[in-house]
Amino acid sequence: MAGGGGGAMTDTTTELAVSLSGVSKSFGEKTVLDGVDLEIRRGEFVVLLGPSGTGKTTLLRLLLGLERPDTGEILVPRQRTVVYQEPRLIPSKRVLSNVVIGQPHGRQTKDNGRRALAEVNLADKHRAWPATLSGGEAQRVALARALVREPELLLLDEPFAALDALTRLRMQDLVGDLVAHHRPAVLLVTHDVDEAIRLADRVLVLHKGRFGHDVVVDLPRPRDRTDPAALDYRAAFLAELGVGGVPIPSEDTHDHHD
Ligand SMILES: Nc1ncnc2c1ncn2[C@@H]1O[C@H](COP(=O)(O)OP(=O)(O)OP(=O)(O)O)[C@@H](O)[C@H]1O
Repeated sequence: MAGGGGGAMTDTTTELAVSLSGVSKSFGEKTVLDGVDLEIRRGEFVVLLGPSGTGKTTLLRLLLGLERPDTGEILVPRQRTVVYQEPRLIPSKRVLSNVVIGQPHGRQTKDNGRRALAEVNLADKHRAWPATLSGGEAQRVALARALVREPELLLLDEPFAALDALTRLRMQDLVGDLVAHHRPAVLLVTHDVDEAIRLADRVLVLHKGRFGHDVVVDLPRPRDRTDPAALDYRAAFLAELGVGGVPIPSEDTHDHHD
């Protein structure tokens, strides 16, 4: 574990993959995170929603150990990995080499890499060059590269944002399936409310350096995008993000429109 303040884990927290307490981070005069607390359990899928510039990426960078908090304590597992909006593949390496980059050389590693590629439905692309892949395929390679490390914590920084709408939906479904199978703790950063409802066990909204509502998405899995119950969550999250100006028609107002 990487610790911000050296606190030890106790028996009551062994289920926790991530624990942040009282974490603050400022850049110059600007306070980006203001005493944030966050816990993510093993196997839990947490989505972080928030307007642009509210500190979502800063939070991920703290969890990755790329930034240090000004105050507070951060406990994260050593096995953690991130998928970004861009796949960040090395163009001069074939797909399989990209997947297993940084791993010890050998047959076991190659087998693991091929298995991870099969899991993202790219078994036949192991010898392909990154330049020959579609955007969705390249992002699936990035996902395989993350999964092959069997992370206890998977950080997803708007991983579908650059994809076309249909590919994005397919990728969401794939990530949902893979996470259900591997059960890492997940923190997904997104602006996409529907994506949050599709994938999250719990949604946090970051606003002015603090989390607003901590909403458990209590819908059956696999999630049905057309489930009317999802609309209530949609309205709530959009309102929280300040773009929920359109009320959902209720049963009694319906007749007036007929
Ligand atoms: N290294 C840095 N130095 C100075 N300011 C920074 C630094 N990193 C982030 N900031 C500032 O902190 C604030 C939060 O940035 P951050 O990238 O975490 O937001 P975000 O929620 O991820 O935004 P977006 O959704 O647009 O990616 C911004 O005002 C940004 O300019």
